[in-house]
Amino acid sequence: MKYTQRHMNHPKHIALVAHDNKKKEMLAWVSEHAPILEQHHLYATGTTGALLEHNLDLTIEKLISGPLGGDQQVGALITEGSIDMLIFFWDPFEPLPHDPDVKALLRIAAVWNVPVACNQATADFLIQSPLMGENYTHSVPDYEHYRIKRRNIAETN
Ligand SMILES: O=C(CO)COP(=O)(O)O
Repeated sequence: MKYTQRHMNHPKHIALVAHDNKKKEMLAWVSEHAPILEQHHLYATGTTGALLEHNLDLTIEKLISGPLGGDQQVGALITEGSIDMLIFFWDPFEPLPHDPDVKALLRIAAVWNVPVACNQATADFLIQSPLMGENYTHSVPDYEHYRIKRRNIAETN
């Protein structure tokens, strides 16, 4: 079976996010991998999504722009189990007004064991992984012990 056909049979929900200084890099990366990415359901924060749709023949579910809450929207989708992979080219050189949101997104992706690529090399590894073309979903931690602890705290107060 052709590589792209395998992707078609196992579509994943992929979130694409890039800071302004990284948008060119994201556009180049998405363009290079468009034949694969178009087999999947793509989400993006507002400006990243608009840029990709404008330049490439891709359908993207656009969320709010990052500084207006887009990172938090991606985070919310992660907590409800709607995102299989996050490609987040964040800018390591510029402080941003919504840095707390950026940190929160990276944290919640770690909490829910979502595969995350923060640079192009890692994104290459993820997109070329044989797991992309399989019926693979990342395992979700149980956290029951954590819920019990929280319940106990709530009950003793
Ligand atoms: O700021 C972002 C992520 O933190 C990205 O948002 P935009 O895609 O709207 O530029």
